[in-house]
Amino acid sequence: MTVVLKLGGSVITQKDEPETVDRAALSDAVSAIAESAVGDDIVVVHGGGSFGHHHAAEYGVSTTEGTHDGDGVRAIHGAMCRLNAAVVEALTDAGVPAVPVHPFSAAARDADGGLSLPTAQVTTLLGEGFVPVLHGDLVAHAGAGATVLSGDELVVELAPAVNADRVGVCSTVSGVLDDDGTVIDRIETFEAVASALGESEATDVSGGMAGKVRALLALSAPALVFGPDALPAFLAGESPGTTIAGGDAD
Ligand SMILES: Nc1ncnc2c1ncn2[C@@H]1O[C@H](COP(=O)(O)OP(=O)(O)OP(=O)(O)O)[C@@H](O)[C@H]1O
Ligand SMILES: C=C(C)CCOP(=O)(O)O
Repeated sequence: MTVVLKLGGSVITQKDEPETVDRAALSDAVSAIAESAVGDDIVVVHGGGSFGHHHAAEYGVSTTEGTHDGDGVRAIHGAMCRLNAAVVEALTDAGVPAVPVHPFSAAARDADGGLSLPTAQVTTLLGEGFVPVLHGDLVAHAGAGATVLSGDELVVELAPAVNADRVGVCSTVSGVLDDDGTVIDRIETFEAVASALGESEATDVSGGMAGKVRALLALSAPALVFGPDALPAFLAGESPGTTIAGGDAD
């Protein structure tokens, strides 16, 4: 069984404190991964939290607004590499054979925003017993310089590439919430939930929950959105939180 898991940046960092890892939350997430029966058949993606989003907001960069400022590119990508190093180190310390994979070095968007992301390095690393750890990043964007590539977009690209059986997105909320704050069990179309979906409460240049749901609906396999407490259950094969099923699959 192959799993693609995104750890939300808002989970593993203190999102309102620039470049601050939430050590307790990262340690809990890492323990859940290290102790699960999934073993090394997992690709981990993490988001930006207070590493990527603050710098991206400072330079006015989002998934659609690009920059040609080299200082901005180095600041945003550099911060994401520092967070990635912290995640890889925590996983390594817990006995997980984690290795870093940096999307900025490999991916590109065309002038229409179409993403091309090579994945042979990820599938090969996985086959060789490593746990690839990717992260939200910047991406070269024809006509726009460099734009933000969200971890959610990476999940959508990676899941079919590695033939994922299960796709999980661990965020700070226990699922996608309806207008009354109740976790929605299943989402099949964006329109059905659009009114309840907002941006992130913290600085976030990739669209918060609305961006996440829109991205995950593009997957043919169902994806689960759940909170940190439910990570062990997800890794044990349960289906906590909200199931986002935009494709043909159940
Ligand atoms: N209807 C909704 N249901 C759940 N969360 C919502 C909803 N509308 C807005 N949100 C916000 O979306 C946030 C989740 O999106 P966010 O992009 O911050 O998560 P993340 O992926 O964990 O972090 P990051 O983008 O840094 O990786 C929630 O913390 C909440 O503030
Ligand atoms: C802000 C940057 C650079 C990464 C965004 O990734 P996300 O937190 O998964 O949306």
